[in-house]
Amino acid sequence: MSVIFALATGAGRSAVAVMRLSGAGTGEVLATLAGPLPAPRRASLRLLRHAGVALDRALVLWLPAPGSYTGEDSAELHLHGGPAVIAAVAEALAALGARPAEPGEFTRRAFLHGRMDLTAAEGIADLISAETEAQRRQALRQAEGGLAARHAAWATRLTQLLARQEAFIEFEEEDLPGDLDARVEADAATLRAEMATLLAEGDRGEKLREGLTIAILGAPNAGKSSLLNALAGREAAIVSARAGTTRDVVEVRMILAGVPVTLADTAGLREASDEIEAEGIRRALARAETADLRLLVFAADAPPDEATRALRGPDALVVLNKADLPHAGLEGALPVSARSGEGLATLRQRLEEAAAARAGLADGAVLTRPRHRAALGEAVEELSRLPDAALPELRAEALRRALRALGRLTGRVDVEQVLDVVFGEFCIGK
Ligand SMILES: Nc1nc2c(ncn2[C@@H]2O[C@H](COP(=O)(O)OP(=O)(O)OP(=O)(O)O)[C@@H](O)[C@H]2O)c(=O)[nH]1
Ligand SMILES: [K+]
Ligand SMILES: [Mg+2]
Repeated sequence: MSVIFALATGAGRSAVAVMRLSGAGTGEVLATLAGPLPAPRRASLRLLRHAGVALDRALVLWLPAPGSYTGEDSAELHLHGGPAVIAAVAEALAALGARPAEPGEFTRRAFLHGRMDLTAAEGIADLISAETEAQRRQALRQAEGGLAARHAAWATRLTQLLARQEAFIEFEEEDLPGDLDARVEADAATLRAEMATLLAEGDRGEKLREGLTIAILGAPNAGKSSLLNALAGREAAIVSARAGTTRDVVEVRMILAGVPVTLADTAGLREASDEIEAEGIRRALARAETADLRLLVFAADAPPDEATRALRGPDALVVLNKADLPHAGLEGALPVSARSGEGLATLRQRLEEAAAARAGLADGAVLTRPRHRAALGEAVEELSRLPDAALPELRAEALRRALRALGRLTGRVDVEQVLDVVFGEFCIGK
C-alpha cells in the first residue's frame, strides 16, 4: 500500500503539530527528510530537509510494522505548529511520492491489518467526537473492544453449532449421538436469547452518541419560550405578551445527565391567524412527532387546550406554568414558574431522569449504530428459523446466515459494503 500522510492534530496554529505517515516505503521517505532512521519508537530531534532546503527542526518517531497504529511501517513528525511549516512539510512529502490520506484511512488500514474490528474502529471515531463524559465512556468501552469481544464470543459459539450441524449432514445418523439435533436447537435458542437481550436495549447507545431532542409544546402564551430561556440560562427566544410570538423552531443545546440534548421551542398551537403562523404550527407538530421527549406546557391563567392535551403520552412531561399566579393545579402536571423560578429545579431533574432513562450510559457495552441493530436483528431472525427447518441442510443454512449477519457487525465476513459507511465518519488524519 502506498505511503499516506495527514496532520493528526487540529487545524490552525499550535505549539506542536503532528504529521503522521503510514505504508510501505515510509522508512525511505523518512530517511530522505530526516537522515538515517532513528531507533524504533525512540523520539529523535532532527532537522528536516528537502531538496537542499531546511524545513523545520522536529521530533521524529519511526514506528516499523507491525507495532504501529495501522500495523504498517509508520512515522510521526512532531513539527512546530505553524501553517507555513505544515504546508512546507506536506509539500515535501507529496514530492517524495506520499499522498494525503482519505478520511479514516489510517484506521481503515488498522482494520485491514487486523489491529481492530469494525466496532472498535467505530469506537475510536466516537471517542474523537465525544462531547460529554457519558459519551466518552461509552466510546472508550467500544474502542477497547467491548462489543467486539461479545460478538466474537457469539461468533465462536455459532461456528461450533454450524460445525455440529454440518457433521449431521456429512455422517450417517447412527455414527452420531441421537440427540445432536435437539442439542443444536437448544444451544441456538440460548444464543438467540442472549442476542435478543442486547437488542432489547433498543437504540439507547445510538441516542447517547447522537443526542436527544426535547420539543417544548403548548398553546400560545403558555410560556414555552420563557421556560426555554429559564432552562438555557439565556435569552435564546423572544418572549412577549402577544400570542403567536414564536414562529421558527428555536433550538438550544444543553447536556442533561451526560446526554447531549437539543431543546426545541416551538410556535404555540392554535388555529393560525396567518400563513406564517400556520407554517410555524406545522413545524411545531412535525417536531413533536420526531422528538424523543415532549415537554407539554399548560398555563395557570388559561384552561388546558385540546391541541396540547392530544400530545400527552408516555414520552411526554407535563408542566403547569405561571404557578406564581393563583391556580387550582392540574392533574399530572408539575407546577412551575418561568417568572419566579418555582419548580424549575424539579423540572430540570425530571428532564435529566428522562434523558438518562432514554439514553444514559448503560452498564455494559451496547449497540451504538443502526447497522449494529440491523445485523444483530438479522442473526436473531435466522436463529429463530431453526426449529421450523426440518432438513439438516436448511438448519445449517440458517446458522450460516446468522453467522454472516454477525460477521457484518465485526467486519470479519462480507465487509465490503459496510466499510465505506464506517470509515466515512472519520476525520482526515485518524
Ligand atoms: N406570571 C407569569 N407570566 C409568565 C410566566 N412565564 C411566561 N409568562 C408571560 O407569559 C407571556 C407569554 O410568554 P412566552 O414565553 O412568550 O410564551 P410562549 O408560549 O412562548 O408564546 P408563543 O411563542 O406566542 O406561543 C409573556 O408575557 C411572559 O412574560 C410565568 O411563569 N408567570
Ligand atoms: K408569546
Ligand atoms: Mg414562544
